Amino acid sequence: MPLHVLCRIRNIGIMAHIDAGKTTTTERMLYYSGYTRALGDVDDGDTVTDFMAQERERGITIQSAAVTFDWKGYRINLIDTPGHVDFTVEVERSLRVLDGAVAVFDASAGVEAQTLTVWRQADKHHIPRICFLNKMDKNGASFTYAVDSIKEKLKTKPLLLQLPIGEAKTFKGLVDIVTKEQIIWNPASSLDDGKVFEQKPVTETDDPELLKDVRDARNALIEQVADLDDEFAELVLGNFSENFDFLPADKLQSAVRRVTLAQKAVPVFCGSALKNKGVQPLLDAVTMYLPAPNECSYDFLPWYKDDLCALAFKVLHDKQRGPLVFIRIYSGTMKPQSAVYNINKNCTERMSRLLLPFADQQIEIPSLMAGNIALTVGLKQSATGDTIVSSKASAVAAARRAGREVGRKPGCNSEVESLLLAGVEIPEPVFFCTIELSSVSKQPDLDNALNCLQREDPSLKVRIDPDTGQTILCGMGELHIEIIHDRIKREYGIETYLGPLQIAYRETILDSVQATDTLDRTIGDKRHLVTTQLGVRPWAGERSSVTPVIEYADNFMEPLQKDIQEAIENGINSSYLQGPLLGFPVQDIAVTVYSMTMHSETSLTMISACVSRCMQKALKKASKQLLEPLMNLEITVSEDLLSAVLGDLAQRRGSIQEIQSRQDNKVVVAAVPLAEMMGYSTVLRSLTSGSATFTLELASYQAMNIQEQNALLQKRSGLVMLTE
Ligand SMILES: Nc1nc2c(ncn2[C@@H]2O[C@H](COP(=O)(O)OP(=O)(O)OP(=O)(O)O)[C@@H](O)[C@H]2O)c(=O)[nH]1
Repeated sequence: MPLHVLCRIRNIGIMAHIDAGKTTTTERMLYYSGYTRALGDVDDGDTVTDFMAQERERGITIQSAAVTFDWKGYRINLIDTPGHVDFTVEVERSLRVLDGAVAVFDASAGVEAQTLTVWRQADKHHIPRICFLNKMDKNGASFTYAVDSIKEKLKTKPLLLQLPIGEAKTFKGLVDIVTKEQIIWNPASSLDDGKVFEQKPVTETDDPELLKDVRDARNALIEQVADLDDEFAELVLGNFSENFDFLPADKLQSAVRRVTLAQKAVPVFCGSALKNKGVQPLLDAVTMYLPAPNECSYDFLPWYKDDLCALAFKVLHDKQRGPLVFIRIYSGTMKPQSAVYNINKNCTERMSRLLLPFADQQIEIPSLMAGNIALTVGLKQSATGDTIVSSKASAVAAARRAGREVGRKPGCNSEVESLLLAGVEIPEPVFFCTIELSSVSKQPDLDNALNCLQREDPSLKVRIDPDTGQTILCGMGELHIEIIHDRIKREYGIETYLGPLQIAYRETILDSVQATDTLDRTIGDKRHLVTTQLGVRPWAGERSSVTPVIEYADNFMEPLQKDIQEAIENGINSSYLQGPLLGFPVQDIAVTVYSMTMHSETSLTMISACVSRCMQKALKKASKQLLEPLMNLEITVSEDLLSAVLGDLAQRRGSIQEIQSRQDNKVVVAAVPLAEMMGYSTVLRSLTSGSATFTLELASYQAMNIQEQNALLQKRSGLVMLTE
């Protein structure tokens, strides 16, 4: 793609605490750029980006939607990010595909908890940011307070590029510190949609006081930027040390851009999206200070040269067109009516159409080049997080280049695969519950709905309880499962009931045992007779795994026919999913199949059934152990609140691994059983007045001690008795 075009693309996200106004801000952006003709209002539930029914009703953004629009010759691809901690995967997923972000704040509240979490995630992904202090019209709005809170809580250097004119009820416009121009929105405009505003230099005669404030702010800004950028410091000291007034605006803008891209500071802007003030200058700031795709570096780009490499970052289901897959193209060109290769699924798929998601319309396009975001129609296998390339050969070539590349850096070999796939790491779901239908006849519809939902959201897993045949939903948290439940009803029209939310435990065995089983059944005129002997033992391999290691005794049924081997392994695989203690999957076991004799008419299904029964017998005989999910917990907290947080962790069977210092904050790295973390966000919020944030991810499964195990078994058997 020609560089001059690439330079004019901005892939940006809007991130914020719930209710800070990111949806309203997005709507205004679409309106001013001409993509919507009416102003959407979150409170009336008619916005473009919050399109899922629950979002409209609850007024929160759940799924990130991508929207494309043009602003003054720039193509802006805007990815909305959700604000709830249960949707961290959504946030991480969108952070991967964007190059810069706008953090939206409520100017009366300053930095709030969720902004902290997303801010830290953006730090992790090295995403340059600008800040927008929204709601300047609101009672209690304070520019100074919000800026101080950004400085203190986000430990960053805010660069004030604007000052508000008025605050709360008196808010009417702003001053651009760089150009020393004031922008006043015209209250006399008949429509009052904010399209009309007056822009003129601040002058001594008009407003000497304002001019003084602007000069002071500009001088402070210049000094601040000079401290962060040597090139600019040289320029300032060389030519303008006597009087900063003569320093050209474009020189200051370029320096602010450099420090923003280097993430040394964040420019701050202000306005009121709801009252239609400040959004156009914010759009200018997006194009001016946030990076173009060619200014971001990606490890994997050289591996693909100019071949196609794209990441599927979102899947939506459209009743007419089937799955719509949002993709970000990193290199090469994508064309409709072409075959593409999905590395994760190891399959070739045909894409029928390529669309740009312009506001609520999708526009068909003949091709799209690197740096862009688009919607594809026709990809039936691709799911969120998959890497898409032009062909298998291209993937192989890229892998070869990656091997060479990584080979040069010792110790990176094991990462080749994950880097090549460039996907989003999906944490293991740790919560589950049953989902039931009021009428069995709807089961195929429910299966279809769950299939679609899983492709959209890889953090949702669905399984069937082999005993009861019940469908089980596994997810990341309570809200996550609740939203899925809601969507099944609204989008697929299926009424379902959820069982109580439970933790996903695992089981294992502590000793080696053997078992023999015979199945003898006559169906019609066929006799199915099979006897098998197998042994199970604890597997102390490197990685804990729910897939058992399967071995065959020497001389076992030589030559072993492929279909029989498959039947045996199906039998084994179906049985370890349900452990003997509480029916949780069994992990870290090895199975040896010693012998099998059978009547010639025995079907493969019967072989599987016999092996499965024999496995269950063996597992029952062994000494058993329950394993519980152990979570990696990372809490970022200010030093003065550290002891309160540590005191609380001690009561949660938490083991502190490390306490790091990050700027003025402390980062506590600990391992805590999930069972102790229920409702932790509320506890942490009240312990630290909402100033601390945490992330939680599955570390491993660890053995429970005998008292805890017994307590759990008792509780569960109590439950069984109660429900029976
Ligand atoms: N006073 C005032 N209210 C605003 C402004 N912008 C948004 N709001 C209101 O704040 C509430 C939340 O706005 P949204 O745009 O839905 O905020 P959001 O950040 O998208 O919220 P989530 O999607 O829930 O994360 C709504 O009632 C808006 O009308 C503003 O500039 N001033």
